[in-house]
Amino acid sequence: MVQKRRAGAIFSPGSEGGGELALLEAIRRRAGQISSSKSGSRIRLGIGDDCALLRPAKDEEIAITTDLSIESRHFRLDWHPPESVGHRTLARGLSDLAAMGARPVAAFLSLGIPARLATAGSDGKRWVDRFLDGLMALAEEHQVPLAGGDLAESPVALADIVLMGAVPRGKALLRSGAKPGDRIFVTGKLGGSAAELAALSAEPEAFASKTAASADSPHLYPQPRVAQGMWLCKKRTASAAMDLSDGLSTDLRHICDESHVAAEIDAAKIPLAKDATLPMALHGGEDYELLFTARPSTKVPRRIAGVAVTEIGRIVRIRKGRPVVTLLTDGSVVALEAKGWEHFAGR
Ligand SMILES: Nc1ncnc2c1ncn2[C@@H]1O[C@H](COP(=O)(O)OP(=O)(O)O)[C@@H](O)[C@H]1O
Ligand SMILES: Cc1ncc(C[n+]2csc(CCOP(=O)(O)OP(=O)(O)O)c2C)c(N)n1
Ligand SMILES: [Mg+2]
Repeated sequence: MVQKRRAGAIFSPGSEGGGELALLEAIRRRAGQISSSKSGSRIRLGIGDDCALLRPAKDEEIAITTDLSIESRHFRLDWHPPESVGHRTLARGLSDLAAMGARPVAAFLSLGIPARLATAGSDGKRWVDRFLDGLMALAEEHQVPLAGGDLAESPVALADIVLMGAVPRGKALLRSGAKPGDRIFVTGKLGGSAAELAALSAEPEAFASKTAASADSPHLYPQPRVAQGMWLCKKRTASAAMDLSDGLSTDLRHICDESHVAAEIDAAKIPLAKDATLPMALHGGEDYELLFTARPSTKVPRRIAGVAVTEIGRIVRIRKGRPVVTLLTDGSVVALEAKGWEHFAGR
């Protein structure tokens, strides 16, 4: 192994012991609290060696996902409380596992931050500790151990999360399973993240005290639908599924493309979150709810693990000259363009 740079060469070691090694030790201590308490852990070796070692069960497949969160793109230091940035970092990965019906097994966090975020501020707290508070609180809730990661000083803050999950062999929920005639459902409500982000950008000070997860904060503290995804998988209810990160208009298009089908959505049936408009629900993104389809004969409950499920439309055959996704609104039929979030699209 290449010799590590001297402690402090990466993070300046302030009075809080902010050097890389001290920070890593702090993370390791906190991570240990979850991994040791997790029963039936698949982790043989977590933080401390060159790799983590995991031992999958014979009858399971491993689901792996990675998501990058970058300052100014996914969060702003002057808008988002650090606890929210930590929570959102992990929530994005957990939401991808939920979309496949996978049970979370382990998380890996690669963190790049400017040195000042690893140094105590005027309130005596370091940004990085508050970030970890938010991330670890959600990790605790889902009993997912932090099994490794990487640390570096960076000109901007960024966090990449890798999530590993387990799903019964051959049973993962895919984007490609939808067929004409299937009904389309969403969990929870849509547009809440975009609505809260709009309020946050208008008055960030009003959100500075939101330092702990709460169900009425869909942007700062989205709740990944892990239990719901696992339920859909276990009961074989969903024919296709994905999570809503970019917005319904863009994400439903992904299901259509992967399944080679088209879709019709009833605007009036879309469950709007508090303060959300229809465009926010269609295109806002970051709701981290599940979008899934089910065969016409499949019974779909109104609630799954405490979260409402709403039927919003149906899968149809692709027809020449017809848009892939159509929106039925006030008796008229319009093409629903994929106007959700797209990187490199000039935002
Ligand atoms: N830089 C990359 N290299 C390889 N695969 C990628 C890269 N970026 C995205 N992908 C893959 O493309 C697919 C779609 O990615 P993305 O839209 O980011 O998914 P999601 O919205 O679920 O996070 C995924 O299978 C993802 O793993
Ligand atoms: C400062 C800031 N501006 C805008 C947004 C809105 N936003 C950023 S990325 C994104 C879409 C989801 O992110 P992406 O990187 O596409 O995640 P993925 O689909 O790959 O999971 C949205 C709605 C935000 N969260 N923060
Ligand atoms: Mg995206």
